[in-house]
Amino acid sequence: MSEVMTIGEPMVNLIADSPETFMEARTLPRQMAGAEFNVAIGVQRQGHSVSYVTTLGNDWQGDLIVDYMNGIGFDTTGIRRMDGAATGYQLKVRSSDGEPKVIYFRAGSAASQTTPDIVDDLSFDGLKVLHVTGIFSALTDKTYETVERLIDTAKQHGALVTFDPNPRPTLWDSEQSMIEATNKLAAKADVFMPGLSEGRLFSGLEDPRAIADYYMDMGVSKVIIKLGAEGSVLFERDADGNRLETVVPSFVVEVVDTVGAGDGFAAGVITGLLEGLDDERLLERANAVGAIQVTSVSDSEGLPTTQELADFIASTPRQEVSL
Ligand SMILES: Nc1ncnc2c1ncn2[C@@H]1O[C@H](COP(=O)(O)OP(=O)(O)OP(=O)(O)O)[C@@H](O)[C@H]1O
Ligand SMILES: O=C(O)C(=O)C[C@H](O)[C@H](O)CO
Repeated sequence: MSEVMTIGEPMVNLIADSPETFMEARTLPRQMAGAEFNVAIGVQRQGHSVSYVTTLGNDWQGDLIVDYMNGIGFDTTGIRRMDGAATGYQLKVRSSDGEPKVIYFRAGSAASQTTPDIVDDLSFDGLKVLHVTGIFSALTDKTYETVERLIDTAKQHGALVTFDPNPRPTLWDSEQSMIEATNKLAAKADVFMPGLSEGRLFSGLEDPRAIADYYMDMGVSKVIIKLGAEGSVLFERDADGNRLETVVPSFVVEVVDTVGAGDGFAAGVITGLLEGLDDERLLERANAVGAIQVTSVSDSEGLPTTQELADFIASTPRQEVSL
């Protein structure tokens, strides 16, 4: 079976062909989106097998997504199809500041109607890493329960759990419920990887070291904090309980579109864990995939193969980073 499993809401992504406004755009080339989908692509490009779990509508978007995933070799046996609900999609328009505008069409989508019993049909044999995010968990109470059941089951089968909070405040009832629910999932994860501002929001603490302690006290083994263009830092504890930290700079690149940097980063962390990289190399790889991701307008098409990643790491200058 696959080394990595994830659950999410994959969407068709229509990207306006002209910068700045949907009004100017004459055509909207079709791609795929979805944070967990981007991570899955990044993992697969590094030569690791992926199982993708979700619910899709019986519509052309669902067919397109399943065909695409089958075509690139994902295990799609964990995908359910349903009548009466559509597969979500999104519109995206570029912006000169690198922060594109995205409009979602996903309310009541098939993915949002996933129920926890989807977990009972899955095979966990040989699974090494389960990757989950705060996006799929935010869709409904049922998707939240599904993520909880998936985490518990994957852990019972000896898999590591990586968790990217990916806050989407509009998908939650309130900021407080987002914070509480996200922290409850974080406590179940082995690896928690917020951006610094996300870590501050979820813990209520300012200092990266205090944020790391907050989550390690809950039982998280590795807290990896993303520092944007500067790079990232990994915290863990030694056998005596002392906090260890590894800070690694990212790479100097030209930013085209910042969306999906965190997803590329997560793919780097997951594949680094699978390959037993030490903390320094793990963050170097994660930073590299995140940096490559911001140079592409697509949410996933720019993600590197093993060779592209090695060439990038060998030839790209580093940023300055400090904590
Ligand atoms: N402009 C950049 N230059 C170099 N590396 C970058 C840049 N932006 C991001 N990265 C790399 O990607 C990682 C993740 O980016 P970021 O901190 O923006 O994540 P995020 O907040 O989860 O993003 P998002 O949720 O938008 O995907 C960073 O820690 C860094 O290693
Ligand atoms: O918000 C979502 O559900 C997405 O997954 C859409 C984007 O592809 C994602 O935000 C990239 O991180």
